[in-house]
Amino acid sequence: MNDLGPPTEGDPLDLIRRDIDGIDKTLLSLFAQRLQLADKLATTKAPQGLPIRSGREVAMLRRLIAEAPAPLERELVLELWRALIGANVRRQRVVDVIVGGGRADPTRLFDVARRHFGSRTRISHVAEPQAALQKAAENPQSCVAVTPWPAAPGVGSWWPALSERRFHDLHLIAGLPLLGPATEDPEACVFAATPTDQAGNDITLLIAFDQHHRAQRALNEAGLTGKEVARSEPRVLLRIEGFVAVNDPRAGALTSYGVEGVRVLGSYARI
Ligand SMILES: O=C(O)C(=O)C[C@]1(C(=O)O)C=C[C@@H](O)C=C1
Repeated sequence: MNDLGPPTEGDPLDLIRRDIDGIDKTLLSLFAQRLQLADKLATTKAPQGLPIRSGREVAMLRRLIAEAPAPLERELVLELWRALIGANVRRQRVVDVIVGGGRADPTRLFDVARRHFGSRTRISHVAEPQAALQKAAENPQSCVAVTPWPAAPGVGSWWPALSERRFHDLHLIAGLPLLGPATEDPEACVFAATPTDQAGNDITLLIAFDQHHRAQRALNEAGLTGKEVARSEPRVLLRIEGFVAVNDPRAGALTSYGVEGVRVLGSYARI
């Protein structure tokens, strides 16, 4: 059968395509309605600051994946909604993404960022994670930084820079890719000058000065479940189960057990 000619009356191919056209029309109208809500969100949310709410994104994507009927696979749900979320964010505010580092495989890091932020987001690459963080710190309302996962092998020991004063307004807001087992480290971090919001089953990262190796005991004493994931004397990077807010008294309590300069970097959750 030649399916390239003009459609004929009752042609089964033509009937299927008409169904597709009808569905596309409905989708177009729904996509437009979803995007119109971005305008309402933009005026309801705080006027300053980034429109990204990673916790809300993760909670929503988890629900959508759980509810998706067959034959929709979770990867497709994620891909479609990342595009919708990206469009929604863009309508609220144009956000630039700066990918920094990824020595062993910078294209992989770029790819992870592209999949998350969508094909129309402006993404640039700088050689070092600190340079990406610097851009995000200098442009708190319009820039986010994507860095390699700090404890990953072969990425260089860049993470101690996170205890520097110039980065104190930046928070870890996501671990990428979103899809992945909670027990496995993500490949990349997203840092932004916006508070981390909770999604459920979150993981928090803390940085501290721990020259006497008291961190593990201090965590136990403060009632936090966690462990050391990287060390660059005297700094230590700690991974905590659950959400710990920047001003959580449990983080502050670590100082009374001999760990100094504790900073909650932020949290992430996976799908
Ligand atoms: O819920 C919001 O605050 C939105 O801006 C909407 C939306 C979405 O498209 O669903 C977009 C960006 C946020 O990161 C989270 C969700």
